[in-house]
Amino acid sequence: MRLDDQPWEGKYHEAVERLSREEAQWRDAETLLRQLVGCLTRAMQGAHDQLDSHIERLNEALAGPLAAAELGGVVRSLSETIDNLGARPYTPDQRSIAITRPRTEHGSSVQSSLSRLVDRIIVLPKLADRANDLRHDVANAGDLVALAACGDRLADLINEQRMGLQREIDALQAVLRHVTGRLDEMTQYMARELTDQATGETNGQVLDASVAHEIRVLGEAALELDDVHELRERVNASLETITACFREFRDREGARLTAYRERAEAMRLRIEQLETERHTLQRSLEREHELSQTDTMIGMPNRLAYEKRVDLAYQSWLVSQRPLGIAAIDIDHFKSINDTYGHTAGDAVLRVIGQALLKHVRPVDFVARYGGEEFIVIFDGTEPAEALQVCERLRGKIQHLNFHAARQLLRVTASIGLAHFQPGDTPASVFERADLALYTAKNGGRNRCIMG
Ligand SMILES: Nc1nc2c(ncn2[C@@H]2O[C@H](COP(=O)(O)OP(=O)(O)OP(=O)(O)O)[C@@H](O)[C@H]2O)c(=O)[nH]1
Repeated sequence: MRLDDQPWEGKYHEAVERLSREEAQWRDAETLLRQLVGCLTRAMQGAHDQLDSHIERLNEALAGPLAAAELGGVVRSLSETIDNLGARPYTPDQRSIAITRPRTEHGSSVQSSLSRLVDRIIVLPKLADRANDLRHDVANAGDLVALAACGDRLADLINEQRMGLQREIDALQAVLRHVTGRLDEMTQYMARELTDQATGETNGQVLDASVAHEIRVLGEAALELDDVHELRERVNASLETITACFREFRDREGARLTAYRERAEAMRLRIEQLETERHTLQRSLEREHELSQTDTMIGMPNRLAYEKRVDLAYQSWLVSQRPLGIAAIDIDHFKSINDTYGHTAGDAVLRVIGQALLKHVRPVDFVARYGGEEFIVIFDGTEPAEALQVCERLRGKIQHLNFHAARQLLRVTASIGLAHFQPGDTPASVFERADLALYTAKNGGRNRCIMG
């Protein structure tokens, strides 16, 4: 469904839901980060006597709820100690070599966990460049000190993301309060108009009663009085009373009408203002919605967009049982492209491949960047054999793309795992099968498609 077609309240709720979902993802990321720091500290434990006490304090600080000020102090004193150790000349009996020597086994597992963590998180669009730089720096980190610094930056990024999300939630709540305030105003306006209408009716009734009274008095006088002059005076007096009643009624109604017009005009302006605000909010929600589901580096749908899309496809598959498949596409030996030609070249390769996939999938298929060097395609309504043919075609297109790096022609290949929904499946179970098929393709020599 296009965003335009949804009622405005629906968009608001969708935005709140999205924020809550992202907040939950960040909570997961925070948990992973805690585990990662635990990993890092285990790797560093025993590296140097001076470090052990700091590591202990860090672990204690991480065991409870995160207090940024306390944690900041611990991290600073740990960094200073590491800097001091790094500045000292190396002596063979110093165990500090464990910190600065080339990557240890622990180190590489920390690096790959950190790498996976950075790949998994979906950041707010404005933090995308920072996340990208961090991904590169994690991949290039040569030792545990550099990895620890990346861990610090990831923690900062997560904090900023959480604050950014909180800001968005606050802004949405402020809008909701504002709209509720306006609705209250309208309700009060309607109540006032109803009271006013009742006042108008009472005024009319008072006039009716006064006129009826005068006519009755006049009728009685006509029966009682024989003198024509006296009768004429009574008639004149009654007419004056009735005229005064009408004048009074007209004045009261005139004032009521003027006040009503002023209120109606003020309300019209309020409604106009509210409409303008609604438009502005709608545009910004639509933009946020689009950005939150776009991989800005490549300019294609991201994992969040995939998750929403596959969920919709899954819901309709449950009803229709039309064939539905998922293909996981992973670039082969991508790390060595980064290592040999640099991350900027790696980014360019990802962009070209992403664009090629967008260009060559059929209009009925949906393609997204799942994360890192992995893409994903949803085949909705396509039989497995036909989807496999499309995968083969995509694999061929990637293989024949020409890349030029360091004045050399570079060929890139990709492996693809395909799986279709079967009774009892969920998007997660099918993704798992596609991923398994992808690893079979990798183990089988890469540059191939395997059906899971
Ligand atoms: N340049 C660049 N590199 C990225 C990006 N995202 C992930 N990577 C890197 O992609 C690499 C993936 O490496 P691996 O998971 O070891 O996989 P591989 O080298 O492709 O090997 P196989 O998948 O087994 O063929 C890691 O070095 C990541 O840092 C990105 O946005 N830009």
